[in-house]
Amino acid sequence: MAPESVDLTVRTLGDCRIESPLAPLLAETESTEHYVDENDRVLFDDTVNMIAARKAKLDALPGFEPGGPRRKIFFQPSKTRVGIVTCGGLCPGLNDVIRGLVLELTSHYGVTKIYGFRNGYQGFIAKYGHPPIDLDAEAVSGVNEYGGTILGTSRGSQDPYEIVDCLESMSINVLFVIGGDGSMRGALTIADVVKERGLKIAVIGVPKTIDNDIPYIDQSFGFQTAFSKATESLRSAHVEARAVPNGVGLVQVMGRHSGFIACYATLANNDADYVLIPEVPFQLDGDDGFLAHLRRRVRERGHAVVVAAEGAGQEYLESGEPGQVDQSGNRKLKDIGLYLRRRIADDFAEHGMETSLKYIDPSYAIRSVPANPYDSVYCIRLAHAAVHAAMAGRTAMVVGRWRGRFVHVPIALAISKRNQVDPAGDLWMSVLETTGQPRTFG
Ligand SMILES: Nc1ncnc2c1ncn2[C@@H]1O[C@H](COP(=O)(O)OP(=O)(O)OP(=O)(O)O)[C@@H](O)[C@H]1O
Ligand SMILES: O=P(O)(O)OC[C@H]1O[C@](O)(CO)[C@@H](O)[C@@H]1O
Ligand SMILES: [Mg+2]
Repeated sequence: MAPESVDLTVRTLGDCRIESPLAPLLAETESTEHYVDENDRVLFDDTVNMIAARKAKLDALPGFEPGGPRRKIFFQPSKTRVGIVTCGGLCPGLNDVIRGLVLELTSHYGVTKIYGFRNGYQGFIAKYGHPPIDLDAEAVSGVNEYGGTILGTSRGSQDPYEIVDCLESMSINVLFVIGGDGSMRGALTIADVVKERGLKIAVIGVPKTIDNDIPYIDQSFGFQTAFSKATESLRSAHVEARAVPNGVGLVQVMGRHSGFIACYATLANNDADYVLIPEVPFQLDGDDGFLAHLRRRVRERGHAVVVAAEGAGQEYLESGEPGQVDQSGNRKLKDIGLYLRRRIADDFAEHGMETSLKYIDPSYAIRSVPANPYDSVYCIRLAHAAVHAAMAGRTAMVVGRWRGRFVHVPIALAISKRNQVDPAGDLWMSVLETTGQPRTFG
């Protein structure tokens, strides 16, 4: 396959001429197996075949700018005014990121003016009546113990010109946007208006999504907590299914367009027999279809557990009318879990098989919880990387981890496609190995 062509160049507001307060900490840094020096690059490709396919000299190989503190920075910390906003759906770790940003800015850079804009992009628009709040170490003390976001969030579009009017009127120099793909699209439009007006405002994204659907980052924060929480439902479904004759446990988990939560939760407890995800279409009916397969499995083994991502099998639910969308324009999905529950029950009845089907949908319970320790670590490190990037005048970029290293990813790249489970890739192969389900139904 031809190598992907990607533009990894990160926009900057200007030259960095100010000595960073963190410079002494950097005196002995160099590229190691754990760290990448600021003058180095993190290679985009990581296999010999991928690199060979580029047919490029070493210094022409594509690479990301590494995250981390710079010796020289762009903004004078004592004069820097910062804004933070959280947008889109909830995700474990939002409060960890807010706290991480505030503490890094105040304790290490000496920034004193930080505003929290409330309820997503609405917080910049006066008519909504949500004035910003002051953020300092005390305001964020202990907030990481709680799920949700202390700033509130919202969906729905707001005019980027009005948002930049607000930033200008408050003399904000740096804006951190913590949100999903839609929020990052919004952040890019803000950065573009800033550029159009010739302003020097850095716009830095910290991508969040429990669905793990942001590309060019190894994993999004909150995803690990969310799938860990989902494993509790899978465990319950398994216990219920095993306790009765011909028991079927059916679990629906979030995942609009990407089935990562379903796959990882399945691999985590290794009890599911079928995983249905949006990336892999499946046939329900017929001898090789999912329903017949499930019936055979229950007949042979006495029970079965089925995990469905909410975006799976939507083709069975289209009614022919144009789909409904939420305030942000995201397509509202129909309920595949309830549909499967009915179809499985009907199918067993038609074939004269007794069954007891237990349906579990943990829904928001997997994303409204506090981050687990792994995600908390990840959040704080992303927050640090975001502050370092902003103070060094980077803009229109998100922080992420690529091949295990913290990097700067241009927003344009981070919204250029959706991260999805590759049906030909090793994750889906692991799912097939774990469940024993066939590669395709029908
Ligand atoms: N193309 C776009 N241009 C400008 N703003 C956008 C765009 N798409 C979404 N937004 C704005 O970003 C905010 C969040 O978007 P959205 O509701 O889609 O959530 P998200 O950030 O994708 O998070 P989630 O992970 O919950 O989907 C909303 O205020 C929305 O209007
Ligand atoms: O009901 P809300 O808040 O629009 O969010 C639902 C969606 O958000 C997500 O969790 C992504 O954050 C999807 O998996 C889910 O469909
Ligand atoms: Mg989204």
